[in-house]
Amino acid sequence: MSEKQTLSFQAEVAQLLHLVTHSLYSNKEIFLRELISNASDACDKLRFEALNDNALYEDAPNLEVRVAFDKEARTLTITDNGIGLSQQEAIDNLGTIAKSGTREFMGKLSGDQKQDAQLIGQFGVGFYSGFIVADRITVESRRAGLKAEDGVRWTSSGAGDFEVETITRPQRGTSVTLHLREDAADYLSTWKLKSIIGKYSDHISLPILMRKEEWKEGEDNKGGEMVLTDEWETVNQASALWSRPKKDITPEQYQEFYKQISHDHEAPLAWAHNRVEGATEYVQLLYIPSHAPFDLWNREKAAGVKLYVKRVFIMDEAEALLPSYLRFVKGVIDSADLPLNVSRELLQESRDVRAIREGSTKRVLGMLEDLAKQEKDTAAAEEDKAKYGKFYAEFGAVLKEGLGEDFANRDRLAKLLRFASTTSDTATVSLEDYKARMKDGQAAIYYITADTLAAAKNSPQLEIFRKKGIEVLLMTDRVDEWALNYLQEFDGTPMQSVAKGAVDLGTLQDEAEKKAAEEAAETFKPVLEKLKEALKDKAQDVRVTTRLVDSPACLVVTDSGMSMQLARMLKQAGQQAPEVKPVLEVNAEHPLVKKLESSDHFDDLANILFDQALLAEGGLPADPAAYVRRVNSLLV
Ligand SMILES: Nc1ncnc2c1ncn2[C@@H]1O[C@H](COP(=O)(O)OP(=O)(O)OP(=O)(O)O)[C@@H](O)[C@H]1O
Repeated sequence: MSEKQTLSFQAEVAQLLHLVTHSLYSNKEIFLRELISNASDACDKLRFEALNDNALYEDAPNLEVRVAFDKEARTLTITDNGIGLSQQEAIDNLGTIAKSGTREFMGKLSGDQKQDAQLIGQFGVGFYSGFIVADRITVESRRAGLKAEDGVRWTSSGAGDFEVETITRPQRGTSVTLHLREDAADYLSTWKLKSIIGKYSDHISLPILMRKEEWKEGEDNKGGEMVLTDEWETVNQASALWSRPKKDITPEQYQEFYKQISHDHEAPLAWAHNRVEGATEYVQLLYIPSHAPFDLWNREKAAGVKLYVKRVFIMDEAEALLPSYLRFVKGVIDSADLPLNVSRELLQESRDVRAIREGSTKRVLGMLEDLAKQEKDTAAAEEDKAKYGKFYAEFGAVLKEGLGEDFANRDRLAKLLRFASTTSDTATVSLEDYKARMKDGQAAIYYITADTLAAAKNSPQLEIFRKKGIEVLLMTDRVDEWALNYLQEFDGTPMQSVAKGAVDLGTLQDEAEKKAAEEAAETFKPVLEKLKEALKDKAQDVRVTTRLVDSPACLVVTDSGMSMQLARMLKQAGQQAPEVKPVLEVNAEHPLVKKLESSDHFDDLANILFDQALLAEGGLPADPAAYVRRVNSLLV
């Protein structure tokens, strides 16, 4: 390519550009953070590629970023000597949105959301943020390893298209020149740029250089001014934040670093920074975000932890470093032991990685336990007390996946769980709280699963528990059913679904009640037999129960059976679910049930009883039309 070519942006880029320039206007200065971050990434990439090919360093082994401006021309230039771009890479990377997640996300945003700077910020608007302050951007670059004549110039005014042409560029790396808009001229100031770099880019591990300024007296006693010299000075700390001693890092710096790596505008709820020594040595800096990203439920989604080896960036999204149920954690792990050329496949098998994973998991659980402790600490500030609740509302359901995924930490995880219950509509009841409130003689932790809180609360199965004042946990997360399979007991007390098996309230039921129930069952026997016969295709069994107070009937499954709720969920998800034949339990004291014996419509009533029990727990009759017909035949 020698001719100038004009190419169009991918449609999504044009869209993103529009969003960026219209939504991020209130926080313009972030463009510098984004461009410096790209420059630093480009240097990381060079260092990484050079591990296998030292010649890529050419004659410039010291990686750095330079920020310079020209007041007259009203330009600001960010230069790095990193990996650079080939012509094709410039076309591909600066004309499209490479990250498929971002592209997909953009498509999903509604009109209103598109104005939401926070949402957009999650994606790191990256290079295109330059257009917040510039009406034209020129990128000149040469990829490491290519000849000087194979440089590229890319220019665009951020409208529909961009131009590319071949240039000769002796020095490796990339210069991004922003032709600033008139109203962005205040960025042409050493002081201003230094303060932005200090705020956002201090921790970048490369030196960021700017030309030194000097005071120059004015001639003929006219006022003097600061003028630029030819000498360059480093204006950031230039050491990776996590490699500094904890005591030298302020909370603001930790928070700023978090925002940088997570693209999150909100401060994190907590963080932990540790140097782990021993058989495996590493530094961990892990954060718990205060809100969930839009794609939290995608288990394939990128993990949030970056891997470094001895301060050299190795990879983003190293999923081997934390179990999947902690995929919301963001941060950095810097290992002293792993080889620099470690691959994703190798990570899976490495003993060091296993140690890091175990250590980091423990650390995250520790952070969560601390937050949970604060919740109950009367001396804690209101804001701190609220943190665990905030965490749980965002990530509680993901944490539950850990019950099935991380057996070694199951007990610690179980203590971190919170549920709604018959005493609390919000998920604030811990299993420990529940146990502390158990009635004398109560032998199990009772729970019910349902699609919604209302369905759970109004379930007929709860009637006897309500009457006896026994608390029942109400579970409405989709993951509950699955997770509960892995939590058979808590601290020695079995977990018991109130929709499974016969209720045995043990010593909570007095002798008179038990006796009355047995007698009722005896006199009711002939009706039971008829019911079993009438419902033999639907119900595995029919029996008299004491768990109902106001309702005529309910459905339960046997102790070992799959719950109806789980079977429904599997079906909805298009998976094969075994046919669950429930047990119909009837309340022999209920007028409708009493009426059965003498009714001419026994068969209809029996079926209605069954279908209504199904409806009451959020299911649907297998043949809804038949149900309607039966009810109507009784109504007329
Ligand atoms: N200074 C640079 N040197 C080399 N390549 C660059 C440079 N700046 C940008 N690029 C290339 O352009 C691509 C797009 O950059 P952009 O900032 O839009 O997204 P990103 O850096 O991939 O994402 P994010 O900003 O969210 O980390 C980068 O992935 C990189 O390949």
